[in-house]
Amino acid sequence: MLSFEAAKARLETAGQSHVLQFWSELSAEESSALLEEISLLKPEELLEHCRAAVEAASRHSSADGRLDARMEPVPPEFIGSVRKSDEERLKMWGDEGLLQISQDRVAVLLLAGGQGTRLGVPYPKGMYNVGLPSGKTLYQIQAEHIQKVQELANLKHACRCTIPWYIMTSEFTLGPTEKFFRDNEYFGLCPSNVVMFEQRMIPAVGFDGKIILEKKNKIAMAPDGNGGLYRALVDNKIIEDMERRGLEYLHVYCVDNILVKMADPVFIGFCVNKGADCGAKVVDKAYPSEPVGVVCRVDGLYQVIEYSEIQPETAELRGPGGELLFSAGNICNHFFTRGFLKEVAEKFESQLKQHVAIKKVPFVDGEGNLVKPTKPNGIKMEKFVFDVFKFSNTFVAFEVLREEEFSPLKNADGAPLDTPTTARRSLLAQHYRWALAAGGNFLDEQDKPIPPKHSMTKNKDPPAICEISPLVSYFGEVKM
Ligand SMILES: CC(=O)N[C@H]1[C@@H](OP(=O)(O)OP(=O)(O)OC[C@H]2O[C@@H](n3ccc(=O)[nH]c3=O)[C@H](O)[C@@H]2O)O[C@H](CO)[C@@H](O)[C@@H]1O
Repeated sequence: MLSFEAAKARLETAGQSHVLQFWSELSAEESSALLEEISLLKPEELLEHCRAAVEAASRHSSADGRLDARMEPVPPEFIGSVRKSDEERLKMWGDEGLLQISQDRVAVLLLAGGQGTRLGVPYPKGMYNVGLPSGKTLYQIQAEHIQKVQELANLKHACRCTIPWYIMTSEFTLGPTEKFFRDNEYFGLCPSNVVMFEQRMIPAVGFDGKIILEKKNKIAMAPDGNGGLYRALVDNKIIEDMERRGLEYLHVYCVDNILVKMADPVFIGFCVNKGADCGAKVVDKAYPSEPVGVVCRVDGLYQVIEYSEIQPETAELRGPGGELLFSAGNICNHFFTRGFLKEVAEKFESQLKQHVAIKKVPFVDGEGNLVKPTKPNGIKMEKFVFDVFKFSNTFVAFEVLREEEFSPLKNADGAPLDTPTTARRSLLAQHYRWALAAGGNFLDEQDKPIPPKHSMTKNKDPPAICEISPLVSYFGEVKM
Protein backbone atom coordinates (compact mmCIF):
# COMPACT_ATOMS: atom_id res chain seq x y z
CA MET A 1 0.00 0.00 0.00
CA LEU A 2 1.07 3.56 -0.76
CA SER A 3 2.43 5.52 2.25
CA PHE A 4 0.93 8.86 3.26
CA GLU A 5 4.14 10.63 2.17
CA ALA A 6 4.11 8.96 -1.24
CA ALA A 7 0.43 9.81 -1.73
CA LYS A 8 1.09 13.42 -0.72
CA ALA A 9 3.98 13.69 -3.18
CA ARG A 10 1.86 12.23 -5.99
CA LEU A 11 -0.96 14.64 -5.38
CA GLU A 12 1.38 17.63 -5.13
CA THR A 13 2.88 16.76 -8.53
CA ALA A 14 -0.63 16.73 -9.98
CA GLY A 15 -1.71 19.93 -8.17
CA GLN A 16 -4.32 18.02 -6.16
CA SER A 17 -3.11 18.27 -2.53
CA HIS A 18 -6.63 19.16 -1.37
CA VAL A 19 -7.55 15.46 -1.60
CA LEU A 20 -5.78 14.96 1.74
CA GLN A 21 -7.38 17.95 3.49
CA PHE A 22 -9.41 15.76 5.89
CA TRP A 23 -6.61 13.28 6.55
CA SER A 24 -6.33 14.03 10.28
CA GLU A 25 -10.06 13.27 10.74
CA LEU A 26 -10.06 9.86 9.03
CA SER A 27 -10.19 6.50 10.81
CA ALA A 28 -7.53 3.90 9.94
CA GLU A 29 -9.99 2.14 7.65
CA GLU A 30 -11.04 5.35 5.90
CA SER A 31 -7.48 6.49 5.34
CA SER A 32 -6.41 3.17 3.86
CA ALA A 33 -9.40 3.30 1.45
CA LEU A 34 -8.27 6.77 0.34
CA LEU A 35 -4.65 5.67 -0.09
CA GLU A 36 -5.85 2.74 -2.16
CA GLU A 37 -7.77 5.08 -4.45
CA ILE A 38 -4.79 7.44 -4.80
CA SER A 39 -2.50 4.51 -5.59
CA LEU A 40 -4.50 3.93 -8.80
CA LEU A 41 -3.89 7.48 -10.04
CA LYS A 42 -0.69 8.22 -11.91
CA PRO A 43 0.40 11.83 -11.23
CA GLU A 44 1.23 12.74 -14.86
CA GLU A 45 -2.00 11.23 -16.16
CA LEU A 46 -3.98 12.95 -13.43
CA LEU A 47 -2.41 16.31 -14.19
CA GLU A 48 -3.19 15.88 -17.87
CA HIS A 49 -6.72 14.63 -17.15
CA CYS A 50 -7.58 17.70 -15.03
CA ARG A 51 -6.05 20.08 -17.57
CA ALA A 52 -7.87 18.43 -20.46
CA ALA A 53 -11.17 18.45 -18.55
CA VAL A 54 -11.05 22.19 -17.93
CA GLU A 55 -10.04 22.87 -21.51
CA ALA A 56 -12.77 20.59 -22.91
CA ALA A 57 -15.36 22.23 -20.66
CA SER A 58 -14.46 25.68 -21.95
CA ARG A 59 -14.77 24.46 -25.54
CA HIS A 60 -18.02 22.71 -24.63
CA SER A 61 -19.66 25.91 -23.50
CA SER A 62 -18.78 27.61 -26.76
CA ALA A 63 -19.87 24.70 -29.00
CA ASP A 64 -20.99 25.84 -32.44
CA GLY A 65 -22.08 24.27 -35.68
CA ARG A 66 -18.62 23.84 -37.18
CA LEU A 67 -18.80 20.05 -36.98
CA ASP A 68 -22.18 20.07 -38.70
CA ALA A 69 -20.74 21.85 -41.72
CA ARG A 70 -18.26 19.00 -42.23
CA MET A 71 -20.85 16.20 -41.96
CA GLU A 72 -22.05 14.17 -44.94
CA PRO A 73 -24.36 11.13 -45.02
CA VAL A 74 -22.96 7.62 -45.44
CA PRO A 75 -22.89 6.90 -49.21
CA PRO A 76 -25.64 4.40 -50.06
CA GLU A 77 -23.15 1.84 -51.42
CA PHE A 78 -21.75 1.41 -47.89
CA ILE A 79 -25.13 0.69 -46.35
CA GLY A 80 -26.66 -2.78 -46.49
CA SER A 81 -30.35 -2.91 -45.76
CA VAL A 82 -32.77 -5.55 -44.59
CA ARG A 83 -35.62 -3.52 -46.08
CA LYS A 84 -34.03 -3.22 -49.51
CA SER A 85 -32.59 -6.74 -49.80
CA ASP A 86 -34.40 -9.75 -51.21
CA GLU A 87 -34.91 -12.99 -49.29
CA GLU A 88 -32.13 -14.73 -51.17
CA ARG A 89 -29.51 -12.16 -50.21
CA LEU A 90 -30.61 -12.08 -46.57
CA LYS A 91 -30.40 -15.86 -46.49
CA MET A 92 -26.93 -15.79 -47.98
CA TRP A 93 -25.73 -13.41 -45.24
CA GLY A 94 -27.52 -15.40 -42.54
CA ASP A 95 -25.90 -18.62 -43.79
CA GLU A 96 -22.47 -16.99 -43.78
CA GLY A 97 -23.02 -15.79 -40.21
CA LEU A 98 -24.15 -19.22 -39.01
CA LEU A 99 -21.13 -20.80 -40.68
CA GLN A 100 -18.78 -18.43 -38.82
CA ILE A 101 -20.63 -19.11 -35.57
CA SER A 102 -20.47 -22.87 -36.12
CA GLN A 103 -16.70 -22.60 -36.46
CA ASP A 104 -16.39 -20.85 -33.07
CA ARG A 105 -15.19 -17.63 -34.67
CA VAL A 106 -17.84 -15.29 -33.22
CA ALA A 107 -18.23 -13.76 -29.74
CA VAL A 108 -20.49 -11.11 -28.28
CA LEU A 109 -19.48 -8.27 -25.99
CA LEU A 110 -21.92 -6.45 -23.78
CA LEU A 111 -21.24 -2.89 -22.69
CA ALA A 112 -22.64 -2.90 -19.17
CA GLY A 113 -20.53 -0.41 -17.26
CA GLY A 114 -23.00 2.49 -17.42
CA GLN A 115 -24.79 3.75 -14.34
CA GLY A 116 -28.27 3.89 -15.89
CA THR A 117 -28.93 7.19 -14.14
CA ARG A 118 -31.95 8.05 -16.30
CA LEU A 119 -33.73 4.78 -15.50
CA GLY A 120 -33.11 5.53 -11.84
CA VAL A 121 -32.59 2.04 -10.43
CA PRO A 122 -29.80 1.30 -7.95
CA TYR A 123 -28.75 -1.92 -9.71
CA PRO A 124 -27.33 -2.69 -13.18
CA LYS A 125 -29.82 -2.16 -16.04
CA GLY A 126 -29.37 -5.73 -17.27
CA MET A 127 -31.08 -6.93 -14.08
CA TYR A 128 -34.21 -4.96 -14.95
CA ASN A 129 -37.49 -6.79 -15.49
CA VAL A 130 -39.79 -4.77 -17.75
CA GLY A 131 -42.87 -6.71 -16.64
CA LEU A 132 -43.10 -9.46 -19.25
CA PRO A 133 -45.40 -12.39 -18.39
CA SER A 134 -42.27 -14.53 -17.84
CA GLY A 135 -40.70 -11.91 -15.55
CA LYS A 136 -37.42 -12.32 -17.45
CA THR A 137 -34.73 -9.69 -17.05
CA LEU A 138 -32.70 -8.19 -19.90
CA TYR A 139 -29.72 -10.38 -18.92
CA GLN A 140 -31.83 -13.54 -19.09
CA ILE A 141 -33.30 -12.64 -22.49
CA GLN A 142 -29.77 -12.04 -23.79
CA ALA A 143 -28.40 -15.29 -22.34
CA GLU A 144 -31.22 -17.22 -24.00
CA HIS A 145 -30.57 -15.55 -27.36
CA ILE A 146 -26.98 -16.80 -27.20
CA GLN A 147 -28.18 -20.32 -26.52
CA LYS A 148 -30.68 -20.20 -29.37
CA VAL A 149 -28.30 -18.92 -32.00
CA GLN A 150 -25.71 -21.51 -30.95
CA GLU A 151 -28.43 -24.13 -31.40
CA LEU A 152 -29.33 -22.83 -34.88
CA ALA A 153 -25.67 -23.10 -35.94
CA ASN A 154 -25.35 -26.55 -34.34
CA LEU A 155 -28.40 -27.85 -36.19
CA LYS A 156 -27.30 -26.48 -39.52
CA HIS A 157 -23.70 -27.63 -39.29
CA ALA A 158 -23.93 -30.65 -37.01
CA CYS A 159 -21.52 -29.16 -34.48
CA ARG A 160 -21.34 -28.05 -30.84
CA CYS A 161 -20.30 -24.45 -31.06
CA THR A 162 -19.85 -21.76 -28.42
CA ILE A 163 -20.40 -18.03 -28.57
CA PRO A 164 -18.39 -16.61 -25.64
CA TRP A 165 -20.05 -13.69 -23.87
CA TYR A 166 -17.71 -10.91 -22.75
CA ILE A 167 -19.32 -8.46 -20.36
CA MET A 168 -17.67 -5.11 -19.65
CA THR A 169 -18.71 -3.84 -16.23
CA SER A 170 -17.53 -1.01 -14.02
CA GLU A 171 -16.96 -0.55 -10.30
CA PHE A 172 -20.71 0.14 -10.07
CA THR A 173 -21.91 -2.95 -11.92
CA LEU A 174 -19.33 -5.74 -11.55
CA GLY A 175 -20.26 -7.04 -8.07
CA PRO A 176 -24.06 -7.15 -8.55
CA THR A 177 -23.76 -8.52 -12.10
CA GLU A 178 -21.45 -11.33 -11.00
CA LYS A 179 -23.75 -12.21 -8.11
CA PHE A 180 -26.84 -12.11 -10.33
CA PHE A 181 -25.30 -14.50 -12.83
CA ARG A 182 -24.10 -16.85 -10.06
CA ASP A 183 -27.52 -16.80 -8.34
CA ASN A 184 -29.19 -17.65 -11.66
CA GLU A 185 -26.66 -20.32 -12.61
CA TYR A 186 -25.53 -18.28 -15.57
CA PHE A 187 -28.95 -18.82 -17.15
CA GLY A 188 -27.81 -22.19 -18.44
CA LEU A 189 -24.55 -20.97 -20.03
CA CYS A 190 -21.18 -22.43 -19.10
CA PRO A 191 -19.52 -19.98 -16.65
CA SER A 192 -16.15 -20.35 -18.39
CA ASN A 193 -17.75 -18.83 -21.52
CA VAL A 194 -19.05 -15.76 -19.65
CA VAL A 195 -16.10 -13.45 -19.13
CA MET A 196 -16.71 -10.36 -17.00
CA PHE A 197 -14.14 -7.61 -16.78
CA GLU A 198 -13.99 -4.07 -15.47
CA GLN A 199 -13.45 -0.77 -17.24
CA ARG A 200 -11.49 2.03 -15.59
CA MET A 201 -12.92 4.81 -13.48
CA ILE A 202 -11.73 8.40 -13.74
CA PRO A 203 -12.16 11.37 -11.41
CA ALA A 204 -14.77 14.08 -11.91
CA VAL A 205 -13.14 17.51 -12.02
CA GLY A 206 -14.43 20.91 -10.87
CA PHE A 207 -14.27 23.98 -13.11
CA ASP A 208 -11.14 25.03 -11.16
CA GLY A 209 -9.29 21.90 -12.34
CA LYS A 210 -9.44 20.26 -8.90
CA ILE A 211 -10.78 16.73 -8.57
CA ILE A 212 -14.00 16.53 -6.61
CA LEU A 213 -14.24 14.76 -3.24
CA GLU A 214 -17.58 13.04 -2.74
CA LYS A 215 -16.65 12.06 0.83
CA LYS A 216 -13.83 13.14 3.10
CA ASN A 217 -11.95 10.03 1.99
CA LYS A 218 -13.41 9.40 -1.44
CA ILE A 219 -12.80 10.94 -4.83
CA ALA A 220 -15.88 11.28 -7.09
CA MET A 221 -15.15 8.72 -9.79
CA ALA A 222 -17.13 7.71 -12.87
CA PRO A 223 -16.57 5.07 -15.58
CA ASP A 224 -14.54 6.36 -18.54
CA GLY A 225 -17.40 5.96 -21.05
CA ASN A 226 -18.22 2.97 -23.25
CA GLY A 227 -15.14 3.83 -25.32
CA GLY A 228 -13.24 2.81 -22.17
CA LEU A 229 -13.70 -0.60 -23.80
CA TYR A 230 -10.43 -0.38 -25.70
CA ARG A 231 -8.31 0.30 -22.61
CA ALA A 232 -10.23 -2.35 -20.70
CA LEU A 233 -9.54 -4.91 -23.45
CA VAL A 234 -5.83 -4.34 -22.90
CA ASP A 235 -5.98 -4.10 -19.08
CA ASN A 236 -7.85 -7.41 -18.90
CA LYS A 237 -6.06 -9.22 -21.76
CA ILE A 238 -9.34 -9.83 -23.58
CA ILE A 239 -7.82 -9.77 -27.06
CA GLU A 240 -5.40 -12.51 -25.96
CA ASP A 241 -8.38 -14.47 -24.65
CA MET A 242 -10.11 -14.07 -28.03
CA GLU A 243 -6.92 -15.19 -29.77
CA ARG A 244 -6.66 -18.25 -27.53
CA ARG A 245 -10.24 -19.20 -28.36
CA GLY A 246 -9.73 -18.66 -32.10
CA LEU A 247 -12.34 -15.87 -32.25
CA GLU A 248 -12.24 -13.57 -35.27
CA TYR A 249 -15.41 -11.47 -34.99
CA LEU A 250 -17.02 -9.58 -32.17
CA HIS A 251 -20.56 -8.22 -31.93
CA VAL A 252 -20.53 -5.36 -29.39
CA TYR A 253 -23.88 -4.10 -28.10
CA CYS A 254 -25.43 -2.02 -25.34
CA VAL A 255 -27.38 -3.48 -22.50
CA ASP A 256 -30.71 -1.76 -22.80
CA ASN A 257 -32.20 -2.72 -26.17
CA ILE A 258 -34.79 -5.40 -25.43
CA LEU A 259 -34.92 -6.41 -29.11
CA VAL A 260 -31.16 -6.88 -29.51
CA LYS A 261 -30.23 -9.82 -31.74
CA MET A 262 -27.01 -11.00 -30.28
CA ALA A 263 -24.46 -12.44 -32.72
CA ASP A 264 -27.08 -11.79 -35.42
CA PRO A 265 -25.99 -14.17 -38.19
CA VAL A 266 -27.33 -11.82 -40.90
CA PHE A 267 -25.32 -8.84 -39.61
CA ILE A 268 -22.20 -10.94 -39.02
CA GLY A 269 -22.57 -12.56 -42.44
CA PHE A 270 -23.09 -9.18 -44.13
CA CYS A 271 -19.95 -7.72 -42.53
CA VAL A 272 -17.84 -10.80 -43.28
CA ASN A 273 -19.13 -10.92 -46.86
CA LYS A 274 -18.17 -7.27 -47.39
CA GLY A 275 -14.71 -7.84 -45.89
CA ALA A 276 -15.44 -5.19 -43.25
CA ASP A 277 -13.16 -4.66 -40.27
CA CYS A 278 -15.77 -2.52 -38.53
CA GLY A 279 -19.52 -2.15 -38.92
CA ALA A 280 -22.57 -0.58 -37.33
CA LYS A 281 -26.22 -1.53 -37.30
CA VAL A 282 -28.50 1.44 -37.84
CA VAL A 283 -32.22 2.15 -38.01
CA ASP A 284 -33.92 4.84 -40.02
CA LYS A 285 -34.28 7.78 -37.62
CA ALA A 286 -37.91 8.18 -36.60
CA TYR A 287 -37.89 11.99 -36.37
CA PRO A 288 -35.20 14.70 -36.47
CA SER A 289 -34.78 15.14 -32.71
CA GLU A 290 -34.84 11.43 -31.83
CA PRO A 291 -32.17 10.89 -29.15
CA VAL A 292 -29.90 8.60 -31.16
CA GLY A 293 -26.49 9.28 -32.67
CA VAL A 294 -26.21 9.40 -36.45
CA VAL A 295 -23.67 7.43 -38.45
CA CYS A 296 -22.14 9.76 -41.04
CA ARG A 297 -18.83 10.92 -42.46
CA VAL A 298 -16.89 13.91 -41.22
CA ASP A 299 -14.03 15.06 -43.43
CA GLY A 300 -14.41 11.77 -45.29
CA LEU A 301 -14.05 9.59 -42.17
CA TYR A 302 -16.82 7.50 -40.62
CA GLN A 303 -18.12 8.75 -37.34
CA VAL A 304 -21.17 8.87 -35.12
CA ILE A 305 -22.36 12.30 -34.11
CA GLU A 306 -24.32 12.10 -30.89
CA TYR A 307 -27.77 13.62 -30.63
CA SER A 308 -26.39 16.09 -28.12
CA GLU A 309 -23.64 17.22 -30.51
CA ILE A 310 -25.67 17.96 -33.65
CA GLN A 311 -27.44 21.26 -34.27
CA PRO A 312 -31.26 20.97 -34.69
CA GLU A 313 -31.07 22.60 -38.16
CA THR A 314 -28.68 19.86 -39.32
CA ALA A 315 -30.82 17.08 -37.84
CA GLU A 316 -33.76 18.46 -39.80
CA LEU A 317 -32.05 18.59 -43.22
CA ARG A 318 -33.88 16.57 -45.87
CA GLY A 319 -32.86 14.96 -49.15
CA PRO A 320 -34.59 15.38 -52.52
CA GLY A 321 -37.28 12.76 -51.70
CA GLY A 322 -38.13 14.44 -48.39
CA GLU A 323 -36.25 11.83 -46.35
CA LEU A 324 -33.97 12.88 -43.49
CA LEU A 325 -30.48 13.50 -44.82
CA PHE A 326 -28.86 12.16 -41.65
CA SER A 327 -31.11 9.21 -41.12
CA ALA A 328 -28.72 6.42 -40.11
CA GLY A 329 -29.62 6.17 -36.41
CA ASN A 330 -26.95 4.42 -34.31
CA ILE A 331 -28.36 1.61 -32.16
CA CYS A 332 -25.07 0.79 -30.47
CA ASN A 333 -24.61 -2.57 -32.21
CA HIS A 334 -21.15 -2.83 -33.66
CA PHE A 335 -19.09 -5.40 -35.52
CA PHE A 336 -15.33 -5.59 -35.15
CA THR A 337 -12.72 -8.02 -36.35
CA ARG A 338 -10.19 -9.08 -33.74
CA GLY A 339 -7.42 -7.67 -35.94
CA PHE A 340 -9.08 -4.25 -35.98
CA LEU A 341 -9.60 -4.27 -32.21
CA LYS A 342 -5.97 -5.16 -31.65
CA GLU A 343 -4.81 -2.36 -33.91
CA VAL A 344 -7.10 0.16 -32.18
CA ALA A 345 -6.07 -0.96 -28.71
CA GLU A 346 -2.36 -0.87 -29.53
CA LYS A 347 -2.10 2.14 -31.81
CA PHE A 348 -5.10 4.45 -31.64
CA GLU A 349 -6.63 4.30 -28.17
CA SER A 350 -4.81 7.38 -26.93
CA GLN A 351 -6.13 9.36 -29.92
CA LEU A 352 -9.78 8.75 -29.07
CA LYS A 353 -11.75 11.92 -28.56
CA GLN A 354 -12.65 12.92 -25.00
CA HIS A 355 -16.30 13.89 -24.80
CA VAL A 356 -17.26 16.17 -22.00
CA ALA A 357 -20.38 16.17 -19.86
CA ILE A 358 -21.08 18.91 -17.36
CA LYS A 359 -22.94 17.37 -14.43
CA LYS A 360 -24.15 17.97 -10.89
CA VAL A 361 -21.65 16.06 -8.79
CA PRO A 362 -22.32 15.83 -5.01
CA PHE A 363 -19.25 16.98 -3.04
CA VAL A 364 -17.95 17.74 0.45
CA ASP A 365 -17.28 21.40 1.17
CA GLY A 366 -14.29 22.80 3.07
CA GLU A 367 -15.97 21.96 6.39
CA GLY A 368 -16.64 18.38 5.33
CA ASN A 369 -20.40 18.81 4.81
CA LEU A 370 -22.00 16.88 1.95
CA VAL A 371 -23.47 19.26 -0.63
CA LYS A 372 -25.90 18.28 -3.37
CA PRO A 373 -25.38 21.00 -5.95
CA THR A 374 -28.38 22.63 -7.58
CA LYS A 375 -26.44 23.54 -10.71
CA PRO A 376 -23.74 21.70 -12.61
CA ASN A 377 -20.36 21.88 -10.88
CA GLY A 378 -18.35 19.01 -12.33
CA ILE A 379 -16.76 17.88 -15.56
CA LYS A 380 -16.96 14.23 -16.50
CA MET A 381 -14.91 12.97 -19.41
CA GLU A 382 -15.95 9.99 -21.49
CA LYS A 383 -14.73 8.11 -24.52
CA PHE A 384 -17.30 6.67 -26.93
CA VAL A 385 -17.18 3.16 -28.36
CA PHE A 386 -17.89 4.31 -31.92
CA ASP A 387 -15.05 6.83 -32.08
CA VAL A 388 -12.85 4.10 -33.55
CA PHE A 389 -14.84 3.99 -36.79
CA LYS A 390 -12.52 6.56 -38.31
CA PHE A 391 -9.59 4.12 -38.03
CA SER A 392 -11.40 1.49 -40.07
CA ASN A 393 -10.19 0.57 -43.54
CA THR A 394 -13.46 -1.07 -44.56
CA PHE A 395 -16.43 0.31 -42.68
CA VAL A 396 -20.00 -0.78 -43.43
CA ALA A 397 -23.39 0.16 -42.04
CA PHE A 398 -26.33 -2.20 -41.97
CA GLU A 399 -29.86 -0.85 -41.76
CA VAL A 400 -32.32 -3.04 -39.88
CA LEU A 401 -36.02 -2.80 -39.13
CA ARG A 402 -36.74 -0.79 -36.03
CA GLU A 403 -39.78 -2.83 -35.00
CA GLU A 404 -37.68 -6.00 -35.12
CA GLU A 405 -34.46 -4.73 -33.60
CA PHE A 406 -34.61 -1.52 -31.60
CA SER A 407 -36.52 -0.57 -28.50
CA PRO A 408 -34.20 0.82 -25.84
CA LEU A 409 -34.88 1.11 -22.15
CA LYS A 410 -33.52 4.48 -21.09
CA ASN A 411 -36.10 6.20 -18.86
CA ALA A 412 -38.40 5.34 -15.98
CA ASP A 413 -42.13 4.94 -16.68
CA GLY A 414 -43.84 8.30 -16.97
CA ALA A 415 -41.34 9.58 -19.56
CA PRO A 416 -42.71 9.85 -23.11
CA LEU A 417 -40.35 7.29 -24.66
CA ASP A 418 -37.90 4.46 -24.13
CA THR A 419 -39.47 3.25 -20.88
CA PRO A 420 -40.14 -0.21 -19.39
CA THR A 421 -43.66 -0.01 -20.86
CA THR A 422 -42.50 0.84 -24.39
CA ALA A 423 -39.83 -1.89 -24.25
CA ARG A 424 -42.33 -4.49 -23.04
CA ARG A 425 -44.84 -3.49 -25.72
CA SER A 426 -42.27 -3.66 -28.51
CA LEU A 427 -41.32 -7.20 -27.54
CA LEU A 428 -44.91 -8.36 -27.13
CA ALA A 429 -45.90 -6.74 -30.44
CA GLN A 430 -43.02 -8.52 -32.14
CA HIS A 431 -44.02 -11.89 -30.69
CA TYR A 432 -47.65 -11.28 -31.61
CA ARG A 433 -46.59 -10.60 -35.22
CA TRP A 434 -44.40 -13.71 -35.22
CA ALA A 435 -47.31 -15.83 -33.96
CA LEU A 436 -49.66 -14.48 -36.67
CA ALA A 437 -47.04 -14.97 -39.38
CA ALA A 438 -46.61 -18.57 -38.23
CA GLY A 439 -50.32 -19.13 -38.78
CA GLY A 440 -51.38 -18.69 -35.15
CA ASN A 441 -54.85 -17.56 -34.09
CA PHE A 442 -55.78 -16.07 -30.76
CA LEU A 443 -58.92 -16.82 -28.78
CA ASP A 444 -60.32 -14.75 -25.93
CA GLU A 445 -61.38 -16.14 -22.55
CA GLN A 446 -64.72 -17.22 -24.04
CA ASP A 447 -62.89 -19.05 -26.84
CA LYS A 448 -64.01 -16.47 -29.39
CA PRO A 449 -61.41 -15.55 -32.07
CA ILE A 450 -59.61 -12.26 -31.47
CA PRO A 451 -59.52 -10.55 -34.88
CA PRO A 452 -55.89 -10.25 -36.00
CA LYS A 453 -54.40 -6.80 -36.14
CA HIS A 454 -51.60 -6.23 -38.58
CA SER A 455 -50.57 -2.74 -37.64
CA MET A 456 -50.25 -1.65 -34.06
CA THR A 457 -49.91 1.67 -32.33
CA LYS A 458 -46.93 2.22 -30.08
CA ASN A 459 -48.93 3.23 -27.07
CA LYS A 460 -51.18 0.16 -26.90
CA ASP A 461 -50.61 -3.48 -26.04
CA PRO A 462 -51.14 -5.95 -28.89
CA PRO A 463 -54.67 -7.46 -28.97
CA ALA A 464 -53.36 -10.69 -27.44
CA ILE A 465 -50.47 -11.03 -25.02
CA CYS A 466 -48.08 -13.68 -26.22
CA GLU A 467 -44.46 -13.96 -25.14
CA ILE A 468 -42.18 -16.33 -27.03
CA SER A 469 -39.06 -17.53 -25.26
CA PRO A 470 -35.81 -16.78 -27.09
CA LEU A 471 -35.07 -20.46 -26.51
CA VAL A 472 -37.93 -21.21 -28.91
CA SER A 473 -37.36 -18.69 -31.68
CA TYR A 474 -34.61 -16.24 -32.59
CA PHE A 475 -35.89 -14.50 -35.74
CA GLY A 476 -39.52 -15.59 -35.51
CA GLU A 477 -38.59 -18.82 -37.29
CA VAL A 478 -40.83 -21.76 -36.52
CA LYS A 479 -38.37 -24.50 -37.33
CA MET A 480 -35.00 -24.51 -39.10
C1 LIG B 1 -21.84 6.65 -26.73
C2 LIG B 1 -22.89 5.77 -27.29
O1 LIG B 1 -22.65 4.60 -27.52
N1 LIG B 1 -24.05 6.37 -27.60
C3 LIG B 1 -25.14 5.58 -28.13
C4 LIG B 1 -26.00 5.13 -26.96
O2 LIG B 1 -26.46 6.32 -26.33
P1 LIG B 1 -26.87 6.45 -24.79
O3 LIG B 1 -26.76 7.87 -24.44
O4 LIG B 1 -28.15 5.80 -24.57
O5 LIG B 1 -25.67 5.65 -24.12
P2 LIG B 1 -25.63 4.98 -22.69
O6 LIG B 1 -25.04 5.93 -21.77
O7 LIG B 1 -26.91 4.33 -22.37
O8 LIG B 1 -24.57 3.84 -22.96
C5 LIG B 1 -24.71 2.87 -23.95
C6 LIG B 1 -24.12 1.58 -23.40
O9 LIG B 1 -22.79 1.79 -22.96
C7 LIG B 1 -22.63 1.30 -21.64
N2 LIG B 1 -21.65 2.13 -20.92
C8 LIG B 1 -21.83 3.46 -20.80
C9 LIG B 1 -20.90 4.23 -20.13
C10 LIG B 1 -19.76 3.60 -19.59
O10 LIG B 1 -18.87 4.23 -19.00
N3 LIG B 1 -19.63 2.27 -19.76
C11 LIG B 1 -20.54 1.49 -20.42
O11 LIG B 1 -20.38 0.27 -20.54
C12 LIG B 1 -24.02 1.35 -21.02
O12 LIG B 1 -24.08 0.41 -19.95
C13 LIG B 1 -24.90 1.01 -22.20
O13 LIG B 1 -25.00 -0.39 -22.37
O14 LIG B 1 -27.07 4.32 -27.43
C14 LIG B 1 -27.96 4.98 -28.38
C15 LIG B 1 -28.97 3.95 -28.82
O15 LIG B 1 -29.64 3.42 -27.73
C16 LIG B 1 -27.15 5.50 -29.56
O16 LIG B 1 -28.00 6.21 -30.44
C17 LIG B 1 -26.03 6.40 -29.08
O17 LIG B 1 -25.27 6.85 -30.20
